[in-house]
Amino acid sequence: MKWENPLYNTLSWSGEIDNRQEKEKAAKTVSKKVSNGDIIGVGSGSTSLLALEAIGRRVREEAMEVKAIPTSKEAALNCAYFGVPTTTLTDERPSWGFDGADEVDGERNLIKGRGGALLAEKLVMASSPLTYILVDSRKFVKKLGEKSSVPIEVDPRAIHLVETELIKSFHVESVQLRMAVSKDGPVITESGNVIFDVKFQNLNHKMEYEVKAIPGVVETGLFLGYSVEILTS
Ligand SMILES: O=C[C@H](O)[C@H](O)[C@H](O)COP(=O)(O)O
Repeated sequence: MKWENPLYNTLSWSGEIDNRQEKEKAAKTVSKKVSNGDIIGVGSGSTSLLALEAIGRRVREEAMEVKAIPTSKEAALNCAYFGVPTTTLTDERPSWGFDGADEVDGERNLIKGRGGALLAEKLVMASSPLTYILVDSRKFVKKLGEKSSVPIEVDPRAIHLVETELIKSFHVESVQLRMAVSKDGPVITESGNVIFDVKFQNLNHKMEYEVKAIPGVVETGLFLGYSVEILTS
């Protein structure tokens, strides 16, 4: 039976995808990992979109039974668009997952959260025995924080408290409240929080715990020590 897409024109990624060819190769590789019956954690962002497209194609062509646990409304919409049924982390645990990243170091530690989905992405990754991280060559760094700021998700009531503590207790180059592009005011995450993009002078792993100890910090974009395998082109 021909699969009919009920969501024409609603694909959530509207912009150009940079380094598309490299991302497509990693996406194709991860699509081959899918087996019948899998429950797959689905990351957010452009690389995850390409991976989901490749997985959706296999699922439809081979009539596979898989379910996805999306990490954002963006990912959920894309699952619907590509015809991959979804479930939730409350109902089921992932067999494995895939996601993109903003930076990857030599020990497979990551910075994530450019797209604001860091909280759900970390919950799904921490619940999954293995996550494939799909990255193009520009994402590799010698030391985390080399290129990217670290996104920190914060309860909006703690906005002044957290900003003050970050400046007082850490060597920071900049602390910027992430502003919305097509809406006035700050980005509000899917959990109703705001995001600070923080450029640390000398990022180290202890900061994950030190930053999270500030009341009002919900999550950070440092993904350290998770069970991940890096897939690149
Ligand atoms: O919140 C966004 C996510 O952490 C993305 O997975 C990350 O920013 C990578 O995105 P992209 O695959 O578009 O480079």
